[in-house]
Amino acid sequence: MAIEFTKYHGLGNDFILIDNRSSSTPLLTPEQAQKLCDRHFGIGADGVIFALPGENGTDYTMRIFNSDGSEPEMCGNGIRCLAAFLADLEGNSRQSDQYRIHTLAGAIVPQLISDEQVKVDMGIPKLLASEIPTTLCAASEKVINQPLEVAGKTWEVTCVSMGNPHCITFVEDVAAIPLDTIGSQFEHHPVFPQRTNTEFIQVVRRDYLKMRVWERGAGITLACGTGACASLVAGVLTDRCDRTATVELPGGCLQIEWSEIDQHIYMTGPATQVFQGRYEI
Ligand SMILES: N[C@@H](CCC[C@H](N)C(=O)O)C(=O)O
Repeated sequence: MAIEFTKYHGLGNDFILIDNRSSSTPLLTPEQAQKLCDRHFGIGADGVIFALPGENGTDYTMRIFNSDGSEPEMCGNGIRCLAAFLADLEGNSRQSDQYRIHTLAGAIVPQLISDEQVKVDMGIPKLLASEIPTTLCAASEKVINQPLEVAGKTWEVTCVSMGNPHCITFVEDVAAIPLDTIGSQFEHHPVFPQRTNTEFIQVVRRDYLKMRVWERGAGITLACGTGACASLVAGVLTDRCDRTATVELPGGCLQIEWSEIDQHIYMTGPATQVFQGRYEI
């Protein structure tokens, strides 16, 4: 069997997009997606995204498999790529299209605001321990500046769910963090029953954060949209940053706003097509 795909990236967080509009079941299994993501034996990507028919009154549904085959609830960079993919599939100009997308984290609304930029209404962040989920504190409490033992050190972490779990640590210098050795220990820590994405943040100014990320199911990536949103929320909760800030990632910058009006998070950043192809499964 052969499958048509288009490769996109959002700040170097890269995805294989599949046109799945004719069926509500992903055209690939998690194991096949894992093979496609392999950077040596496959196409190479951080995840595979399927554009399926809408559910619950939405225009489309997004399903995504991480490069390890696990299925996350949401993906911020991925949903910008999906919006660009849908506009390209529909032959629309990228000036003003807006889609309501069903995800496992609820309805998310990306809007194409120019040829390159997509602004996404990411919804309201969840803050209670039971919603992350984590056992770091009581189920009905917020997880703010909690001590967590990892790799023989106590880290002060704040946890936020953007539909998917994030564990955020503020540090003096993100470049000094040995992400390749400690990232996986955070991800698999027993206090996170569904594993976690892990962000390290350096506050450059109240409106400018530097971030490095270890993603659940993908490891070190060049950018993470939900992670940037969760990190801004953690910065506001701990009074380290403003409600609007630039988040600089290894792959480039995202603009994040936590609206005081509707409490939704708005993320703006690029979505770029790389190439199209056909893959023999
Ligand atoms: N890169 C994504 C997040 C993808 C999902 C994540 N690995 C998880 O398992 O939660 C983003 O841009 O948000």
